[in-house]
Amino acid sequence: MITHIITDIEGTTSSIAFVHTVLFPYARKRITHFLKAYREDVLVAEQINAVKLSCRNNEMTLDDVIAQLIEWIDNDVKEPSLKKLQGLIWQYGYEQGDFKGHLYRDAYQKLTEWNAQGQHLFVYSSGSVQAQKLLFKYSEFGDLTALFNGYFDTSVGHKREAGSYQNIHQSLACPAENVLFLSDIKEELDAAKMAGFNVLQLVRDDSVTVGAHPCVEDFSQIDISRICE
Ligand SMILES: CSCCC(=O)C(=O)COP(=O)(O)O
Ligand SMILES: [Mg+2]
Repeated sequence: MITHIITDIEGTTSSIAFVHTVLFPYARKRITHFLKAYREDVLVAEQINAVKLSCRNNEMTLDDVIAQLIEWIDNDVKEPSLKKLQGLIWQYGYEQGDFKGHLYRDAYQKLTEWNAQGQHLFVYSSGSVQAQKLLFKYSEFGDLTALFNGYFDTSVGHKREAGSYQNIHQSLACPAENVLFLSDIKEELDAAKMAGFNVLQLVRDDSVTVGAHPCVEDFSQIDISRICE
């Protein structure tokens, strides 16, 4: 019986286009000014140091760090320091009303239904926990943060590694067989399956590489009473 549901964001609850044509360019356009203006801020300074650490180069200037971050943005590298900085920049955008968090209606409706049924709902995304909370707080359907019991980002590990799902499992008080993980990426589902979770692939369009797991076109097709190990 499924009691805990963990969902990915990009390509699962929300469109890939929103992340790649709204969020990423918004942060890319502002990251240089943001780092120059806030380099002394504790949170920002921590991420600047994390970039240097990741590049194993303590001699990097601020311009070097910015160039590295822009390269990571352009290549969609899921580097935790970049993800934290993007979240800080997006906060401004959401608060100013420059954009709202995109969510498919079917995802909104099913997450609301599962919450009302007492399911424990979680998010696992490469975006920072702060960025995840912002997307759901400022969603097109209003503030949805109350739907979720918790959020996981790459501080538990990368999404294509089974160990990350084992780490998540340790913080959930339930057997792995009671957990369902939803994602559009087959490698993430492979990893979650190895950790003992049930998995379902969201195949919303032709761009998705279909794996060997059960799949649905959208959340309206998910019937958790029919999912069992
Ligand atoms: C938290 S919204 C921004 C998502 C993001 O930055 C990203 O890299 C997408 O990662 P996901 O694991 O949701 O595919
Ligand atoms: Mg995804």
